[in-house]
Amino acid sequence: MTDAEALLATWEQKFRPHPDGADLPAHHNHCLGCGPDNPHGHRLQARRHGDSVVASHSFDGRHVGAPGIVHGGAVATVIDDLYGFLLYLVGTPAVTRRLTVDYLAPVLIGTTYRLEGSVTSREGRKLFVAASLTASDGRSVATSTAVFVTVGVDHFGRCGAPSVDD
Ligand SMILES: CCCCCCCCCCCC(=O)SCCNC(=O)CCNC(=O)[C@H](O)C(C)(C)COP(=O)(O)OP(=O)(O)OC[C@H]1O[C@@H](n2cnc3c(N)ncnc32)[C@H](O)[C@@H]1OP(=O)(O)O
Repeated sequence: MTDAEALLATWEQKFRPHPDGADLPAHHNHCLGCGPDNPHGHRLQARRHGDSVVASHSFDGRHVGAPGIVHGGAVATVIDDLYGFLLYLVGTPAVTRRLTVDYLAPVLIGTTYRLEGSVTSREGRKLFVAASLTASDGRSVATSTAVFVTVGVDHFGRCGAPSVDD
């Protein structure tokens, strides 16, 4: 089995039922959003919360844009990755076709936020999803919607990808 085939096999195993409250597995160890072995990554950890996924997350100095404020692209990365965890609950791989983020207030370095994402509707191959980033006082600092399009696991194999170890 090639490295790519081994990685795709681990992904297939992740699309199984996860109990409510369960921590969800990283997409792979080097994923920019959640991989524990990516030195540039966000190491997002998400869990199932009913039909949603939730995470508690803080950004660090690697993610700064304007002084003290998290770069908008970093916020979008983490939200996009949160949606990637939602796919485990949906039970099918999919890829981001469209991602929007409304930045409602500065996201601050070193501050913990709550992320929550859920599927709002499904039409054929399209998954319409939404997410929010909320401060500890309940203020919403960013909201997002996205369209994911379901693909077979072979999509990732065709992309040639995984030059990673799992
Ligand atoms: C294994 C575990 C991994 C799990 C994932 C783990 C990693 C998670 C990480 C976060 C997620 C990512 O970063 S994912 C990586 C970034 N994204 C990508 O690389 C995607 C690049 N784009 C593509 O590969 C392609 O465009 C696809 C596969 C998305 C779609 O191509 P296609 O298969 O030719 O499909 P296409 O006909 O164009 O569109 C499909 C349907 O969507 C509709 N559609 C298209 N665009 C839109 C849109 N903006 N808004 C509404 N609807 C739209 C079309 O009208 C059509 O509807 P209808 O006519 O069928 O009704």
